[in-house]
Amino acid sequence: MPTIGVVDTTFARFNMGKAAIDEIQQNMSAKIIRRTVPGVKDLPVAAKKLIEEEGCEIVMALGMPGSKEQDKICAHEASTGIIQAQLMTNTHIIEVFVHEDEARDENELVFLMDQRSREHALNVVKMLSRPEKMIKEAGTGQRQGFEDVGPARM
Ligand SMILES: Cc1nc2c(=O)[nH]c(=O)nc-2n(C[C@H](O)[C@H](O)[C@H](O)CO)c1C
Repeated sequence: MPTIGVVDTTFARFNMGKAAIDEIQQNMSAKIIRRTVPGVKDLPVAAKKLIEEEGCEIVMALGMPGSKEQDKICAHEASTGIIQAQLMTNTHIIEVFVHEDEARDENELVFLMDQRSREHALNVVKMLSRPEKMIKEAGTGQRQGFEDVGPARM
């Protein structure tokens, strides 16, 4: 049984970790270790610790960058840290960010945060247990949250 790490934030306006865990549990048997940190910049080290200290084979890092300029800078720094943690540990950390201003209103924000968390959880399930399914989806214009855009046509 694989061990999956899930780390989310208190800054986010929706319980992304709960949605991701619910989706994983509906689709595979796994040991799930969850952590919650204040904000996105705290995700990289939390994910690295889940890999190195708890033996997680893959980690989901979920967060919500706010709509202000300093939030966007913060999100970029967090992303860079997450990539660095992946390279340091040779392990996938699936970044699941929903930018607050992607949504038109609070209803859409909740929908998007739930849906993106769940769809990336399904990606994690596929990456761990059915990598051939990911290969089948190569180039198909998948999007997590909003509708898939589909493949480009000539
Ligand atoms: C400006 C800012 N913006 C965000 C954000 O948009 N989303 C988020 O999750 N966290 C933000 N934070 C908090 C930092 O990520 C971090 O939690 C603190 O700097 C403490 O390390 C900060 C400081």
